[in-house]
Amino acid sequence: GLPALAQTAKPTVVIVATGGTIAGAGASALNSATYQAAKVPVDKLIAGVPELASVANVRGEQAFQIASESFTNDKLVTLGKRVSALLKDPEVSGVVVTHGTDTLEETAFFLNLVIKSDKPIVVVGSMRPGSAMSADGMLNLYNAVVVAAAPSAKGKGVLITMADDILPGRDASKRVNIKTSAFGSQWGSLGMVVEGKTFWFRSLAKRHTINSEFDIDTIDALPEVSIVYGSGSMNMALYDAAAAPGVKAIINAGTGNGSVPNYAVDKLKSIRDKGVMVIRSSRVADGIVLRNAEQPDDKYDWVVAHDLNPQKAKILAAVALTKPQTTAELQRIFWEY
Ligand SMILES: NC(=O)C[C@H](N)C(=O)O
Repeated sequence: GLPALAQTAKPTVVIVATGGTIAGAGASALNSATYQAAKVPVDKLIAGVPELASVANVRGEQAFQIASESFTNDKLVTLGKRVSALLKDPEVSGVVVTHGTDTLEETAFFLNLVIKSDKPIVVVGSMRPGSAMSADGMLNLYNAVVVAAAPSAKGKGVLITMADDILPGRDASKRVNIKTSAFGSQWGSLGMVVEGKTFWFRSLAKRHTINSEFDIDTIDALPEVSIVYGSGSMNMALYDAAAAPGVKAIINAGTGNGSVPNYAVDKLKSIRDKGVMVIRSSRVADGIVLRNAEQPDDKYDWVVAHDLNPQKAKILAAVALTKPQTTAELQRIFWEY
């Protein structure tokens, strides 16, 4: 065995497990899509990848055991506070969060906005349960621990390791279902992990973690934000439900460049008049929504989500609106993060 000094010199990485398919189990090796998520406890996940021990001193914590479609704002806040506390421990070099892939993009962006640490935070999932042929969770988890233990990953914002890529938690999203290459960003990946080594090619230009004005240690709840999905022939009652009392913002997942039907404009104006923020995003996965293009945002006092998809915009709006914000301040936040 290694001398004791070499053992203790290894970085310590904590795996905070929340469930998902990476902790899933199916009836047979053929069940790649039909299985139960959130079954396998974190210690068993770690034991399933003995190679982790050569990368870091790894220990696990079971935060939740849920499929990620069942994540709530309360769970985000609980998880964020725990990750923040772990990273304050000088013994901890980095944190890995195992997570279902369905809302992994929301959690990764949330942590990217609110954790005041430059230590690596890696969110990871899998598309196939560990019981399936060509299960992807083992390698994704191994890569996550490699990145969380890597000094080169410091200060890069919250990262996602899926299918060999190192992706930015800010703008990577689930773009393909079923397939293991599920995650991508229109701005590309930041790098790759191959055979336990990290290779970096880009960095994030937006504010995050240590340079964020938001801090999970001062956030105890997130306000409610609704998304209304744009289409032809929209039902205006959806807007009324979306703007129910207590809702602080509506993300309009508009068509095209965040366009709004002529018969919906007065509805959205009246919602804004009631004090609810109106934020124009798009149902189109890529591109950016420009201010005062398609709709006169200055005149209506609306905000544009820039390149953020509706679910990312929902997270940023919820975090931003934990503090009072004018429309101009909220728009500034959407440019900067
Ligand atoms: N691949 C997955 O993890 C999907 C699962 N429904 C989840 O998000 O928990």
